[in-house]
Amino acid sequence: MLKVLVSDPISDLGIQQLMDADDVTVDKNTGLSEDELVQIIGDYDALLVRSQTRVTERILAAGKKLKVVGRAGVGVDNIDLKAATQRGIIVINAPDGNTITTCEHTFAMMMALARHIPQAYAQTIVGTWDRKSFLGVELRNKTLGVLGMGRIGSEVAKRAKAFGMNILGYDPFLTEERAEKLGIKLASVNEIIRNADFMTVHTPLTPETKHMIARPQFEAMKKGMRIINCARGGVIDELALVEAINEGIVAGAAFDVFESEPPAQDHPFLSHPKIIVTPHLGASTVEAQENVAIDVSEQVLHILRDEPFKNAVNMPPVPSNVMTQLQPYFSLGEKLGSFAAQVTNQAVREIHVDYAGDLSSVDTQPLTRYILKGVLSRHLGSDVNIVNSVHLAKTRDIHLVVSQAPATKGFTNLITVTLKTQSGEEQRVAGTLLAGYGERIVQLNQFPVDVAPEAHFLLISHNDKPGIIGRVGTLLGENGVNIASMQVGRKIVGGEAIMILTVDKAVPKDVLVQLVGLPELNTAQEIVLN
Ligand SMILES: NC(=O)c1ccc[n+]([C@@H]2O[C@H](COP(=O)([O-])OP(=O)(O)OC[C@H]3O[C@@H](n4cnc5c(N)ncnc54)[C@H](O)[C@@H]3O)[C@@H](O)[C@H]2O)c1
Ligand SMILES: O=C(O)[C@H](O)COP(=O)(O)O
Repeated sequence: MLKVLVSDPISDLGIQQLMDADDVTVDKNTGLSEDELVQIIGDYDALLVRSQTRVTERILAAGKKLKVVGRAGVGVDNIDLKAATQRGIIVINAPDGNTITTCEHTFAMMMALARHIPQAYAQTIVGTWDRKSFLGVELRNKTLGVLGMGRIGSEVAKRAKAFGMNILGYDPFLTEERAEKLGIKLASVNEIIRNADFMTVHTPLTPETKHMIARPQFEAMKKGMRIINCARGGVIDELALVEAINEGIVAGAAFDVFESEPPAQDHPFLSHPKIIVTPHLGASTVEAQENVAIDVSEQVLHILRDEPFKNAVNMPPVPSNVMTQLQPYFSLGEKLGSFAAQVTNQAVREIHVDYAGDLSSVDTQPLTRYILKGVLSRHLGSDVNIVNSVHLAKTRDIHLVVSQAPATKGFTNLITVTLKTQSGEEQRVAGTLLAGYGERIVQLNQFPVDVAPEAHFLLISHNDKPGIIGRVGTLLGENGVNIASMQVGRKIVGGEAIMILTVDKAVPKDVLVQLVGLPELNTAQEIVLN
């Protein structure tokens, strides 16, 4: 039975599909400390979190069975991604489910800021009827600067237009064309700082965005700006912001997120009359919480069941049409990698993967990960998976060379895996997917062959002499090893030749020794493809 731990409050309706699955049990245990999680995580195959649980290296190291960490939301800054990747743990998020909700919270904050709603409310409920102190401003005809024009930033820009605002947007990936489509003006950070009346940030927190608005930006800022942060604490330097408000540069700020959450009780934002705050509520609506929980549960279930999945954060994104195209090749790729690794006798230094035919015009990165997994699993065992295979190859100084070419030597698709060792040994295996016939290995070094990659192979090198096939068959038969298929390959009559046999079960070691003792037979090796 697969076990899932939910360690933050996640919508019950959203995780219903996990709870309904026959092969899964779900434990909800929220508010645990790091030590407590380290104690129990070893039992679980999947961990589901929001932003409260800090998924540290210690927790990931203790998660010996952990296959996936699912984040029911966008930001994964509470998860040690590097440690997860090294351990081959997939991290997925739910990037789309809370976009509108967070965009709407941004507007709630912007309007509350423009009209002093929280401050006015606080006065009114204690009996102070103060209509003078809370003179607000309209949004209409004001300039809104949006830093980060991704999902949420773009939705904010769309709605700001309905309020009659002029929008300046900055994002390293924002093109003139897209800006035009959104009806906004592409601007630099400096232009936004100098011209906006309201500024809202919608970037992740990265080394580049940390304190992207700090003292120097406040010094250059248009006087009277109002600032909203519903993205991540730390994008705006909190202390520099308080200074800028006190100096009259900034008219007010609305923050949903803090550099450290929850903020200390004496955090200057909490007592400042011009700063309004919410406790990281951006994604907290019934709809968003259901959406993200449904999305993440669905993908976690796929991962646990070894099915194709999306939204991995520690693997490059692959469009679904590309994934559909590549998926049939994953098993073949892994088998070719494993086959090549098993026939290579020394440490691999270079892995060359050549894609041809149908595979020459697709982004084959995910497939390459399967091939690497096949190669590396020979020595690293089950610790290798498609998440960490590229990383593991790099850490072992294995050089990966991938090429794509339309020519196919007669096959509609062809994958050739060549392993090179430091001493110059080179092993090559090529395979194809034949329509209606499935996977085939079609070349082994210089020998053309045609075998289906089954679980147990016997690879024999011999001299092309009469009688050898019979002797091998007899010896295997006498030892109870049933031959399912046999292929013989040779370059020239009477020369060096190979025999590939698929057999129904593992070949005992002593039978391999007896085989090598046969006349004209040079080597005999078992290849196991799981
Ligand atoms: N307050 C909340 O509860 C809440 C809810 C959802 C999302 N978020 C946060 O909001 C942020 C945005 O979420 P999203 O779903 O729109 O993400 P997104 O990935 O769609 O958009 C982020 C954008 O930031 C841009 N960016 C990166 N570096 C930048 C830089 N230096 N300058 C300008 N732009 C830069 C990226 O190119 C991207 O387009 C994330 O940090 C997310 O964690 C907060
Ligand atoms: O990144 C996110 O999705 C938001 O910050 C929401 O975080 P939460 O799931 O803890 O509300």
